[in-house]
Amino acid sequence: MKVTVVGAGAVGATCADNIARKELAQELVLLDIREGFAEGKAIDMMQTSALLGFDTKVKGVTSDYAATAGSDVVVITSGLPRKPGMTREELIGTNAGIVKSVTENILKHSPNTIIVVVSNPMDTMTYLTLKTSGLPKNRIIGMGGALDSSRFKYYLSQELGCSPADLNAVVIGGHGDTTMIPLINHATWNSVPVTEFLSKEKQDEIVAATMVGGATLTKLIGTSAWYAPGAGTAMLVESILRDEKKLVPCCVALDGEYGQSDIAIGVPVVLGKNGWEKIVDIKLNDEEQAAFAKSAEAVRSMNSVLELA
Ligand SMILES: NC(=O)C1=CN([C@@H]2O[C@H](COP(=O)(O)OP(=O)(O)OC[C@H]3O[C@@H](n4cnc5c(N)ncnc54)[C@H](O)[C@@H]3O)[C@@H](O)[C@H]2O)C=CC1
Ligand SMILES: O=C([O-])CC(=O)C(=O)O
Repeated sequence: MKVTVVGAGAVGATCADNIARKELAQELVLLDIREGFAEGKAIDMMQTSALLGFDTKVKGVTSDYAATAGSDVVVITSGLPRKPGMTREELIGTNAGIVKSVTENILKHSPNTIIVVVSNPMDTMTYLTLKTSGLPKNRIIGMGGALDSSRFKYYLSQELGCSPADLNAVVIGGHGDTTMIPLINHATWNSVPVTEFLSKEKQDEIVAATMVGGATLTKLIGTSAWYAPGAGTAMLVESILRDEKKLVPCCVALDGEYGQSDIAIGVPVVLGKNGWEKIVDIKLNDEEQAAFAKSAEAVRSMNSVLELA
């Protein structure tokens, strides 16, 4: 298997590091526009292989798309991250141009690849990739829900004093500070609803903390996070390459599901060798359904800014 990660910055390099350590691919190409940057990161990673004992061959290149030829999966992380005080949506002006040109270049050499979009604003960048690539919709997947759900489990585990691995909890909707929807009423601690252990006030606090999880880290670090985003992206790549059929919330094209069409937004999907293979319907109550419709409206208004001609 061959994977390309575009953008050798914080998220791209962390994702590549996770992919290499887990030996998800034989070949891993790291591509960046900054001269020598991806080459340096790739050599640094390869110099951990004797220490960690993995066989994946990591190669760094500067804008050399020929080296990415025949990739089974391409991860797009190229673009600006936000600074404290910014929203993800404010990145659209710069990142739309980057994501569009990267997609076009990738497809010249890997016309049938599966693309995982990470660059923000991720829902709109996924929609852009869908519209510009011409690939079947199942081959375009935005990463957001996996990360947001992991953050949701982190905040729940802190309050419950339990292992995050014992929790089942998902975040659907847009990957934005005000658009994501942590489904607290569906979250369980080894099949027991978490709402049985938490006051309504605590539940609301956890939901609010999850929604601004990315902004909180951006304020602390000075730029946005990378460990969990990199690990979340590698988890998606793993489920695809190993055909694991994991059920993960991802940003995908909806065609009537959840009452929405002509949009890419976060819903639970089964991930396997064909990309996202199935959308799973969660029975939402009226309040959750209304929140999803509102989230879709916000994502759609962001999408309308794109020049898709
Ligand atoms: N979807 C999600 O859950 C998450 C999304 N992100 C987003 O991922 C993106 C990357 O974040 P970081 O890695 O922290 O930023 P970074 O600044 O560390 O890395 C971005 C890299 O992209 C490269 N780049 C820029 N234009 C390029 C082009 N045309 N071709 C190839 N490479 C190019 C830059 O040289 C840089 O090395 C940001 O847009 C950020 O908002 C970050 C975390 C989570
Ligand atoms: O917060 C950001 O801008 C980066 C991101 O999407 C996240 O960490 O969730």
